[in-house]
Amino acid sequence: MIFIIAGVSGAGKTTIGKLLSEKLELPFYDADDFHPPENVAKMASGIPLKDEDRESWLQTLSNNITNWNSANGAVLACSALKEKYREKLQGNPKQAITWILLNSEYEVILNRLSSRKGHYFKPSLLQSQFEALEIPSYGLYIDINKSEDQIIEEIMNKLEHPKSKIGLLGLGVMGKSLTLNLASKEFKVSVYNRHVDRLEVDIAKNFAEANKKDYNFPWFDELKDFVDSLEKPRNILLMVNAGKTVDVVIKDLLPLLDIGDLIIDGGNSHYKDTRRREQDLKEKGLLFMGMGVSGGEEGALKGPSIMPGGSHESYKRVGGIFEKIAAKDPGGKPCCIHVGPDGAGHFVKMLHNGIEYGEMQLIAEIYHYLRFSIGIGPKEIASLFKRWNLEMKSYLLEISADILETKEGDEFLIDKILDAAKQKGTGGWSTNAALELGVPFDTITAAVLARNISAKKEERQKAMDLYNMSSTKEDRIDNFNSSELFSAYKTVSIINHAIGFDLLSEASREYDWDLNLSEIARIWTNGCIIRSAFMEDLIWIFKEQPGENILIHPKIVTYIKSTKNTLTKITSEALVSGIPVPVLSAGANCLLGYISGQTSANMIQAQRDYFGAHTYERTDKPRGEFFHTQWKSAN
Ligand SMILES: NC(=O)C1=CN([C@@H]2O[C@H](COP(=O)(O)OP(=O)(O)OC[C@H]3O[C@@H](n4cnc5c(N)ncnc54)[C@H](OP(=O)(O)O)[C@@H]3O)[C@@H](O)[C@H]2O)C=CC1
Ligand SMILES: O=C(CO)[C@H](O)[C@H](O)COP(=O)(O)O
Repeated sequence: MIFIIAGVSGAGKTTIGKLLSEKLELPFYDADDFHPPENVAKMASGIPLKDEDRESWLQTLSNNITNWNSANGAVLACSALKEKYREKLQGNPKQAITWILLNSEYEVILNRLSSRKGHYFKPSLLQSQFEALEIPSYGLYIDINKSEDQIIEEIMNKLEHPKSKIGLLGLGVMGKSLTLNLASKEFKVSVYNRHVDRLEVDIAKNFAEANKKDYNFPWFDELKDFVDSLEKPRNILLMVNAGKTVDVVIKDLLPLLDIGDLIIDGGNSHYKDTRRREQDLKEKGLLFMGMGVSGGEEGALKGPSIMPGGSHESYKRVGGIFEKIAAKDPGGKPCCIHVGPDGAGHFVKMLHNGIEYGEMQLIAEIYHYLRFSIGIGPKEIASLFKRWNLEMKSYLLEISADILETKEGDEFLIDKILDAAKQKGTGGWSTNAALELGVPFDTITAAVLARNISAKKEERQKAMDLYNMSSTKEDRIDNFNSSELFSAYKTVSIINHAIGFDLLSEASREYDWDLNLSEIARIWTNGCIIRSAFMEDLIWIFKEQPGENILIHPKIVTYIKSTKNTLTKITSEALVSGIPVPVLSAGANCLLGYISGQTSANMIQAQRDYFGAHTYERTDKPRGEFFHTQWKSAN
């Protein structure tokens, strides 16, 4: 076994490495002794080394590591600041290496360096080393702000009694899947679930038991033992219900945590709660990260799309873990980025769900129209959706086709499902955010309101009778043109994405989050519920037109110019045949509103000025000049 003591210069690698080698009775080597003379000269004159300079040095070390490993092992002191250097040292085939990162605050190490004598490293290089340092998500992390004896004691203790890299609190649908995903990537995870007499008993124990063939999960239903089982500084991932539960859990954890510990909220929390929680915990010396996770049970297990917000410090600590368990985009990069500070992660997840609401309702409306206005059966609609999906590659369209093919006995299951949709909040919160930020949000709002009206099942039933509405099918199949319906669907789907990303853009400006829309589209190309071929297009659309509404991209303009009349035609046909299509019509209205140089808002302004002297701008005067008319005396 090779023990590599890593860290920036001044962290004490050589001293600690030598002491550890005595303790473990292994030879000690210092990577600095393997530098070619040119590198030593550069460092002595304060010139930072470039990656090309490190190539041969890392190769020499990697060869030696293989040799030392086939002997008894060794302790090596080596900065190994970046993941790519560590990968090189790891060799091929991978050598058994225990990584021990010595680290602390910049000021602590600067003080140590300033008091050093006779060493060729210049303290001025420390800043660049801190910038280069990519904290590994594996191995041991040792804060060196203590005595040498204490450091060695801590290392030995961690080696003899390995603690978990991360603790997962909340073994529900998502928590279980994420734990298995983390374990499959070789992260040691402690698991905790609350104990509630007679109701919630042995959840963690049973989970560990059920998976003991593959993994050894330290399991707990005592919070203190769970917290004690984690490596310090601790990383605790909450996968509990959003809202009050998160505050309750944080309150219970607080007395058990130490300064520098990190709580990650992976649930669908409201971004304003996340901002508040991060601020509160910061005042207590703790880190907090609001992190969106999408992909449902299967995605969480096999690779979700992950949207962490919060500070750079938090992301530096655990970003590597989440990048490892995330889905991969078509180019092989992880569907996980640090999306932005404070509530940005949960805001982006909220918008993901807003777009999800719009897409779901759109597909549901099209199904309903096809079934009850055109008169096509579930199986045939499923085939049509599958054909459309050769182009769309939409996960939601794919599962809708599966749903329509599912039977219970001789009957289609869809016909046995009550048409009263539930919602947990993210769609409505997105609408509230759009209202607060003053941006159009037609399709997503329409989708939320469609769920609201659906929930009034009994009232709707009564009203249907009062209005003599028929629920019988028409058979208009002979005049049905599926490619027209496809154009309407695709056009509204584009509009639905346009308003979602437009709100992200506005929030980024409002909160100073510097969201990268192209990267957000990229991490939504896989793992998440709204993955589709269009998401892949959005990566380059936002690269070509950063911050612009996608509806003004030339390719989108060309496409929608050719489909907008079809959209209005299909929408009106559906309405005339008595089928509610709130998202289709919201899409049509949103589009017409957006592309109209002249709207009805002049009348609104006149009305406001008439009854409330709210003033108006004039078409024959520059913008920003406001006028009032004494309407009654003007007549
Ligand atoms: N399901 C999904 O597809 C997705 C869900 N999410 C979000 O992830 C989070 C978790 O969702 P999911 O796994 O589906 O939910 P579940 O209902 O399956 O699990 C909730 C977990 O929270 C625990 N919990 C509830 N109340 C408390 C409490 N007072 N104290 C401590 N623990 C508590 C539950 O414990 P117990 O078993 O004892 O009740 C359970 O472990 C939510 O915020 C959800 O919105 C995000 C993406 C997708
Ligand atoms: O976050 C999710 C997917 O990414 C949730 O599964 C989904 O949004 C559920 O929300 P609701 O219950 O409001 O439909």
